[in-house]
Amino acid sequence: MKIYFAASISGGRADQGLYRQLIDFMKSLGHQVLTEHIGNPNLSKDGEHELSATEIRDRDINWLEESDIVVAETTQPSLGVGYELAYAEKINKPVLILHRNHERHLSAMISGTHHFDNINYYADFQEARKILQTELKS
Ligand SMILES: O=c1[nH]c(=O)n([C@H]2C[C@H](O)[C@@H](COP(=O)(O)O)O2)cc1CO
Repeated sequence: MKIYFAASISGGRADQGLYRQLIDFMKSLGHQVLTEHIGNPNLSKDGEHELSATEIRDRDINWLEESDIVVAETTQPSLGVGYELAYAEKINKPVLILHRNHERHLSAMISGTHHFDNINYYADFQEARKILQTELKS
């Protein structure tokens, strides 16, 4: 499957290592991750410098539209991820959400949206791995 992985950039990069592990794991399952740059350790919260904001937004929306599913890690609050999730809802794109237990409350605008009916609370990478393995089977 083509996966649009969404996770924080300007919202903070504390989980960058985890993003990379999740991306690598999804690739090891045979999927294509369109947004691999999100796991890049050299990408700071200032975002990508080579592209204008409009170029980033338009590229990402094209990727989101061509993807089979959006996988979002939502623990670090991010305006961009919120925007991407709302866009996915509008175009009826399947969404899988990963959110770490107890660390931060998930916004009601996400947990209260019917379209987001696949929200997975997890403790650590090993648990997230099992969720992805089960959920990304087809
Ligand atoms: O440089 C970027 N490149 C990029 O692809 N994004 C997209 C992908 C992420 O899923 C999301 C992160 O949003 P934010 O930067 O508001 O945390 O936005 C966001 C930025 C910076 O805002």
